[in-house]
Amino acid sequence: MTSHGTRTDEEAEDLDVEEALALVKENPGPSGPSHGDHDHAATPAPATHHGDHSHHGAHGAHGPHGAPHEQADSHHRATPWPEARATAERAARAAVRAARRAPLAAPLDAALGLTLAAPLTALTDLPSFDTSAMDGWAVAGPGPWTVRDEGVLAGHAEPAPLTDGEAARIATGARVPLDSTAVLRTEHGRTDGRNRLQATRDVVHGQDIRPRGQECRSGDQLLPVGTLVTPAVLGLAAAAGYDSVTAVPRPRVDVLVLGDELLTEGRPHDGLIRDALGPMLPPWLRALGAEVRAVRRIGDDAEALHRAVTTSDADLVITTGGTAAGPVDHVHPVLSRIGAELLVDGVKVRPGHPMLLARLKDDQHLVGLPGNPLAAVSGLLTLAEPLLRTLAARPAPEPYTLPLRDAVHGHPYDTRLVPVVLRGEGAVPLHYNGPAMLRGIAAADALAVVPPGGARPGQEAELLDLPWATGGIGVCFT
Ligand SMILES: Nc1nc2c(c(=O)[nH]1)N[C@H]1C(S)=C(S)[C@@H](COP(=O)(O)OP(=O)(O)OC[C@H]3O[C@@H](n4cnc5c(N)ncnc54)[C@H](O)[C@@H]3O)O[C@H]1N2
Ligand code: MOO
Repeated sequence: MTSHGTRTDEEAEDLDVEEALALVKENPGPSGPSHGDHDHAATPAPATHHGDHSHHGAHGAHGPHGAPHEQADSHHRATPWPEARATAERAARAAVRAARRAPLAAPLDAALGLTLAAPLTALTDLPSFDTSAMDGWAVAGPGPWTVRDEGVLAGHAEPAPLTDGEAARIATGARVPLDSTAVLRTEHGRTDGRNRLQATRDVVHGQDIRPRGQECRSGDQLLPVGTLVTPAVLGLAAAAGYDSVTAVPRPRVDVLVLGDELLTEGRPHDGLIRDALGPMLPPWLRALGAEVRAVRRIGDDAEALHRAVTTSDADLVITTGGTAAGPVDHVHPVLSRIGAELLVDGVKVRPGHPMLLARLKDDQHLVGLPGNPLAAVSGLLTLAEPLLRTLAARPAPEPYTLPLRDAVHGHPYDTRLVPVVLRGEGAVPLHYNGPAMLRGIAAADALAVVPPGGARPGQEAELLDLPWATGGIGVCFT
């Protein structure tokens, strides 16, 4: 939860999404202190290289497909990793300006994970009546008191006022009778057989009465625009009288899964493999704030891809596979056919360097994730996360670093994202981190950002939390 300053009711009244975005704390920059520290580039790559299979195509120079000069060109075009994230965020800001999607009234049971587009202003005093904080007796004046026959329960009819010297049994949360001077807890009073109540310790005026308006007055601002709706926010909104909250709409995402080799059930056979991305991406995207509308399997069919992209009205189209230069890699040709503008065409990151970001329309983008599953995760966190976060007006996570327990082999020029588990005060790199592997990430708490040249044991690395490992809203997978 982040506070983003306060606004008055009048200012908030016709607040649109763009303004909501402007109030969300500026991203301090996707790279943390450890990234872009050029000293790292000069660090010799540590010798240990457990289970690291990321050298597949690592230098981008002479792959099995494509002429060497094409590969050299594509490496030249590749965007540095921090810049790619910043470009994705900028693209989303421009899309928000272009689309001006109206804030929505989200019922409380559908609002988790959204961002407030209007301040949460109390619709009532809280508490809305003088309330007993304890089970015991409401008393008037100094004791001893005569206990009246009728007690007061929470949610029941308004009790008659007390007269001086009178007491009434009262339950926690019940309305305190008018002219009560205190509530005496059950354990601090004694009654005799004739309904006479005696305090067993001093009674302070007003004790254990929660006066009306103690927490807020009707009209007070409880939370500013830009606040992430957490379970606690839902509770507060309900307490303050809301049935729905005014929120930034979720960005809509269509997922297009490419590849003729993909099976949707059973074991891999005859050169066919299971689609790992169809099941993985939708819940992950939802954790990033998106509404996933369609997951479509397109095969390696350029026409079908063209049709799916041009008929989508999602804010973001995500494709998987087909980003490289192979004979059935249709993403680039389709983008150029429809005149899309490539904002990012390759990123200096391993795995995932063929990832791309294109502008389809002023308010519609496409993120092309590479087909290798860990490369797809890399693209998801590099391009889709900043884009969706900005469209959803969520605050950027605070960058943080931890020391790496072990050395991590580096790429000579590119950033590496390496699955790690967080143990004590440090991050332990996991071994199964090859681009086609999910074994490491499935056991991981975070991805470590390893600068070009690698990292020594004990070296601080920026960490990207995974939604299920953070204590944040991501765990809710709304
Ligand atoms: N000549 C070159 N070839 C390749 C390069 C290169 O630079 N030059 N880069 C390699 C890298 S790195 C990656 S990553 C991949 C990216 O490939 P694509 O995005 O075109 O993806 P595909 O070729 O369609 O698939 C790659 C790989 O991933 C498997 N795959 C695809 N979709 C899924 C899915 N939904 N679930 C599980 N696995 C999937 C697919 O079967 C392939 O094995 O290109 C390299 N080639
Ligand atoms: O190294 Mo690729 O970008 O397999 O991910």
